[in-house]
Amino acid sequence: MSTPAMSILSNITKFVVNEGNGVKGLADLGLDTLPEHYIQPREERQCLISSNVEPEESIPIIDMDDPKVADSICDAAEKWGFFQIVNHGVPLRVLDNVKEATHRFFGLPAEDKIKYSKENSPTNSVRFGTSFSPKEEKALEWKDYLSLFYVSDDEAAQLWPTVCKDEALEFMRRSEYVIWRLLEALITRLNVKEIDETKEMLFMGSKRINLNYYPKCPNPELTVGVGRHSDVSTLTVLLQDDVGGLYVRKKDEDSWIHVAPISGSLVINIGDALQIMSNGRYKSIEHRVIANGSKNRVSVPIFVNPRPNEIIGPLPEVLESGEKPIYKQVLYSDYVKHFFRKAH
Ligand SMILES: COc1cc(/C=C/C(=O)SCCNC(=O)CCNC(=O)[C@H](O)C(C)(C)COP(=O)(O)OP(=O)(O)OC[C@H]2O[C@@H](n3cnc4c(N)ncnc43)[C@H](O)[C@@H]2OP(=O)(O)O)ccc1O
Ligand SMILES: O=C(O)CCC(=O)C(=O)O
Ligand SMILES: [Fe+2]
Repeated sequence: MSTPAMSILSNITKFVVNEGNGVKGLADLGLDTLPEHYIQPREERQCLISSNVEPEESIPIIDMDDPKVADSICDAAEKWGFFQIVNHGVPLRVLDNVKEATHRFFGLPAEDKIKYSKENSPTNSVRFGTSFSPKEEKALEWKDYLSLFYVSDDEAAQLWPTVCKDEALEFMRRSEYVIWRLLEALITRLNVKEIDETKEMLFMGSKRINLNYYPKCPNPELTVGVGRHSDVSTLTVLLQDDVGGLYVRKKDEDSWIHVAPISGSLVINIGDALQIMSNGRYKSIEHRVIANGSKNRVSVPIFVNPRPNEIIGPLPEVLESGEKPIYKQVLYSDYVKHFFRKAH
């Protein structure tokens, strides 16, 4: 006799991707084993092997009220590429609201979420999806997401999903000041004097906010939430909840460090665009998220990016002293398209 769950398992792509149920839909079926489509190659699950994890280590925690904050930010960007900030000025209420809004969006029925899939969305700026690049991946990732590209408040008011737009916009708005402070500190060490209009477009001319949902998983040890990748942003401001599971690669080593959640903090990481513009001084570090066997997890990254039509390359200010460029110039939107068109 065939059950509804058996017929779903016989066509996972239809149920998860095409019908908009996502991995949340699969998790809600109460499966007790992971569908084979999600089984990752052993080497991609390595960070679950304790010999590769450094339990004693943590990425730097930086107090934004500390008088030496600028040096701490630049040192962390050079040595770790990742750090957490506290006393950053984004109110706790704003952080809690956007996490709640994320749960609200993913709690919607599939027929409401599918309206925002690549095929149905009324705009390129709003996209609901699952895994990273399901068409390209040999094994899928245990994550659903809503990706919101910021064009203007008016566009967001009209087109972003009602259940989460105000909270996502408020998080973006209230993070602007800390993003400026971080970038000002980072560029000063690169010999750049100020963020004028041209530099503003180059460093932060576009922003995207993603709402990520990682449902409880029947066999977390066999899959990943997000596979190993580095972000293509200038920098990323990440809000995570208290579940944990984000791991960061230790620079130049094959070991991984857990980013333990700290209530009220934000995780900051340098992205590829800033690694390139700093001629390799600041590091865009690989990271990944494991799946969790007992809890649903949400996270909300704000990707601060160059404007898509910017040409990015090592900054002239960095090369002034005679340093040789180690990266070519590239059109930023080409770089991003390349990133999205292949699996992690
Ligand atoms: C989902 O799991 C993720 C996501 C991430 C994300 C990290 C980041 O977003 S970092 C910041 C990205 N930078 C920008 O958004 C910069 C500004 N945007 C652009 O330059 C453009 O919007 C564009 C992203 C390059 C898209 O340009 P467009 O001309 O519209 O090109 P398309 O042909 O439509 O798209 C190319 C290709 O990418 C896929 N794609 C586009 N947007 C997204 C998205 N938000 N999420 C997922 N995939 C996207 C699109 O479907 C196309 O693929 P095809 O297979 O259809 O060719 C980090 C980690 C994760 O796990
Ligand atoms: O969920 C997380 O903690 C990290 C997500 C991530 O790396 C991304 O969306 O780029
Ligand atoms: Fe990331």
